Amino acid sequence: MDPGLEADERPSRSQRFLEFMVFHFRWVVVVPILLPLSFLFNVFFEIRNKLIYWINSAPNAHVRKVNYIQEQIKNWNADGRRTKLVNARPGWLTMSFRYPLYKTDATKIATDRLFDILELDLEKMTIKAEPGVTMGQISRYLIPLGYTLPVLPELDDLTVGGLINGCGVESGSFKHGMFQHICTQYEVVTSDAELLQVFPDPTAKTKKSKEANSLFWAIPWSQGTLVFLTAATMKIIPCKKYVKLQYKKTNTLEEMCDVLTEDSKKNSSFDDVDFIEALLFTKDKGCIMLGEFSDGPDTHKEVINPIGRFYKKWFYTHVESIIDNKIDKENPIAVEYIPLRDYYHRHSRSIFWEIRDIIPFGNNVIFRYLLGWLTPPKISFLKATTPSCLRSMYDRSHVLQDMLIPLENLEKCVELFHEEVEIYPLWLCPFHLKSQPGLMKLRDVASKMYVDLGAYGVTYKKGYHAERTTRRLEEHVRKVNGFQMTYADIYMTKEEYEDMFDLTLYEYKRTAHHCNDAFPHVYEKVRRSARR
Ligand SMILES: Cc1cc2nc3c(=O)[nH]c(=O)nc-3n(C[C@H](O)[C@H](O)[C@H](O)COP(=O)(O)OP(=O)(O)OC[C@H]3O[C@@H](n4cnc5c(N)ncnc54)[C@H](O)[C@@H]3O)c2cc1C
Ligand SMILES: NC(=O)C1=CN([C@@H]2O[C@H](COP(=O)(O)OP(=O)(O)OC[C@H]3O[C@@H](n4cnc5c(N)ncnc54)[C@H](OP(=O)(O)O)[C@@H]3O)[C@@H](O)[C@H]2O)C=CC1
Ligand SMILES: CC(C)=CCC[C@@H](C)[C@H]1CC[C@H]2C3=C(CC[C@]12C)[C@@]1(C)CC[C@H](O)C[C@@H]1CC3
Repeated sequence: MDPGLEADERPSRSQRFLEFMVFHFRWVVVVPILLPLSFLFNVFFEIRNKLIYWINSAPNAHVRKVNYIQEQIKNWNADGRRTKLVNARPGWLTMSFRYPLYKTDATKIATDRLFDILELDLEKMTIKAEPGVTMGQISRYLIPLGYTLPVLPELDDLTVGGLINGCGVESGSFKHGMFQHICTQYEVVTSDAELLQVFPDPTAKTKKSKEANSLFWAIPWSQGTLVFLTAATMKIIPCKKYVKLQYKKTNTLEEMCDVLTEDSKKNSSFDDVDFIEALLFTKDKGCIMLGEFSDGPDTHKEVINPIGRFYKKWFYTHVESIIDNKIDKENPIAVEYIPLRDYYHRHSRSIFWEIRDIIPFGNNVIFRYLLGWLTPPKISFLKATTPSCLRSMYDRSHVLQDMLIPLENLEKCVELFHEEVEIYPLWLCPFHLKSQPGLMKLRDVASKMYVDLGAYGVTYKKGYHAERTTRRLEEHVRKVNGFQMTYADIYMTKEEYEDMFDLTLYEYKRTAHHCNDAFPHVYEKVRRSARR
């Protein structure tokens, strides 16, 4: 075990025993305590949201809440700008394994009170929401009305603010880009307590409107180090009740890369494809899923599969059983109709595949029928209750990385992940990347098809070392002009980070909006040592 570690890094025998017990028997706490708590929390929050919607208090409360944020920042200015500003959202609530250390001595600004949907504009086809609004809230609100976000990341608890100031991707991204690309306007408060509406306006003439224009491009990926986001306006599109999902098996890595590349070209509105993702179950065995909005089956022979129901199998295991049992030479493609909301949140119930380590018997049919309705445990509750011995085990052998690389480099990158971590399933999510100003600016082309390669889980690979291995992966990603998702552990030096991300506009905006003494630098927020 732990062959990649130096002798002084290796845990003692008793520590190892403790870790083993906690890792394998964590369900003793999760099932009787965290599951009911998560369920009650979700019910409470759903009722609260319905009340707010009925009495329509959100838009009025929004003005009050933003005034309070401006007040806080004015006081901080009057006090001589002595500390750095961060969002008040506590570390245990955020969708990453780490707790931010940079918040300890910082002034916390109350953006965490902003969690309501503000306005649906069916003429402009936009929705305006506060940054704390989650993907679960948006899908529950929009889908019954016949609309959806073009990019709606899968995990229920991801927030609008986190997906903009961090980044977001999902299976609609091959057509619509990342979460930032569906945004049309940001409402922000600067470190001078000024409230600004920023949007891309090609006709901008005055210095002020030009400034606001370029701030729009600088915000994505900036991790809340330029301004505080207080609302965002996003595009919406009409949707249908179901997704018609086609499953295609691939038998070699080369076939996966070729077919995925071919399928990802179907991103024009003339093609009947709205979603693409793929899973690799081994280096060679994979499944590509193509989804299309649909009103439902045309014939009685076709299957409706409400995969979100509590008694259903975890989605990734369902996919594997389809390619193992339903696909052969005569039937190369399997088709199912999945209710739209079930499709969007298909990886929520199994937290991608992380739940298999937490409730090992959670996919058993008896458990699903008896207690499945209480699942999944809330990710933030799991995070807050991770015991320290388990944390150190996760620090040593749990991989949580999303590497965004040009699709043409996928084969090489999968081979590298196989050599270095060998975790399966691997998540493959193609996304269309336009070159726009900002941190993710492309250096060589106007647009390109990228793919998010996600590895989540415990690795048993010989020689794995969290820092050294991640640095090797990062180096490869930089070499192919890729990007590393910033919720993950980043071991790059500042120079390497600046090589991966284009900081020209970011630094310009930091100076223009007096951020240097107000917010930490983005690198100071994302580097591994800034997080516990
Ligand atoms: C040294 C420096 C000084 C600067 N000085 C100022 C300044 O004085 N005032 C100021 O306001 N800003 C300033 N900026 C910021 C500058 O305005 C932004 O970088 C600008 O938004 C990007 O324009 P670009 O010509 O570099 O476009 P590129 O970065 O080359 O744009 C790439 C692609 O993005 C797309 N794109 C770019 N802009 C838009 C848009 N508005 N709408 C839609 N698509 C778009 C286009 O498709 C384009 O092909 C400065 C930046 C730097 C680095
Ligand atoms: N499918 C996907 O794309 C998935 C994406 N993720 C990742 O998870 C993260 C989102 O998780 P979530 O818990 O929602 O967000 P977080 O609370 O983790 O926030 C992410 C970053 O955004 C900043 N931020 C959040 N709200 C605001 C705001 N109102 N104004 C300014 N800055 C803000 C935070 O600043 P501060 O540090 O001050 O709190 C933080 O640096 C993203 O980084 C995303 O990449 C995770 C899983 C899936
Ligand atoms: C689809 C993309 C781009 C990313 C998916 C990332 C998620 C799989 C992870 C984001 C936060 C992670 C956490 C855990 C599992 C994996 C994530 C959901 C834990 C639940 C694992 C168990 C620990 O005790 C707590 C973790 C909290 C964060």
